[in-house]
Amino acid sequence: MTSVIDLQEVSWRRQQKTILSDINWHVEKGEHWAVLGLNGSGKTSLLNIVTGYSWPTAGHVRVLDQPFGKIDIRTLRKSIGWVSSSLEARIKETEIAEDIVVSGKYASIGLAFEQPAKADYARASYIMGQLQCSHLTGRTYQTCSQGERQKLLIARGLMASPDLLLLDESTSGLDFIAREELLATVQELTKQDDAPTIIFVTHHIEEVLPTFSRTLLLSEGSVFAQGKSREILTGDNLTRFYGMPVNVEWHRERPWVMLQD
Ligand SMILES: Nc1ncnc2c1ncn2[C@@H]1O[C@H](COP(=O)(O)OP(=O)(O)OP(=O)(O)O)[C@@H](O)[C@H]1O
Repeated sequence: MTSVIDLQEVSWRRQQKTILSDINWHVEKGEHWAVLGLNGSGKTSLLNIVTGYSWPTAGHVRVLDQPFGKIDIRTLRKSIGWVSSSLEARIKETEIAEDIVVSGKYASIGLAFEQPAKADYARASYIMGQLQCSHLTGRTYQTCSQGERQKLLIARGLMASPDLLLLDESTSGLDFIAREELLATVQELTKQDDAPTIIFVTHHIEEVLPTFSRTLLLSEGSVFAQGKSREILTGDNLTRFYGMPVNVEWHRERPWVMLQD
């Protein structure tokens, strides 16, 4: 499998409104992408198409080399981890950290109907170690900070060894230090041999980590630009993208955007 996501001329309409328009997007194995766009530009709608929760009005979708329309999407979803604010909201406050991680094996919320084995907890413990959140073992969700919760949810997303991991605004609500810690964890994660392809959705240019060699800029439901992050995230491109004069400076291999004087 070399093609992870392949969207061809995908459009999605709802209530007489075109929300995604003519999207062509190809993600290869070994690439990690950042997806950037303003509020309402269609980022979450795009992820809904990739996970088969929304069906395109036009166009063709293949994910992990599986053509939609000819496959069982529920089976495919077992190979996709998805961390989003809607998942976060569904986790019970009383849930224990390692149970949250283990539940990722079943794509369930809670473990009321599941019977995890010792090996599942061993794997959860290993992943929590990878994400530097082993110290949360035994803690309830309600006692975890926002940054710790995000790490647990990413660990949960990794539990089923997905080929594709979608991180939708994982840094929202984090302070400067917690955000940098989480970003460092994501950067490290992509260095692992068995790392899934990561699609990292964000509003913030400076979160385009060195590992995100490719970037997709979405604007009003259309692809504004896509390709190598270094070529896409230029002052000229972003000035047109935001409709506001900005400069971009690369620092520690990350782009930082500033308003022009
Ligand atoms: N099911 C739906 N029916 C009607 N409109 C929808 C539906 N889902 C999304 N939209 C609209 O599509 C547009 C794109 O929404 P989407 O949530 O994909 O944007 P986004 O880029 O993820 O936004 P944000 O950054 O604010 O989370 C918005 O105008 C939204 O109101």
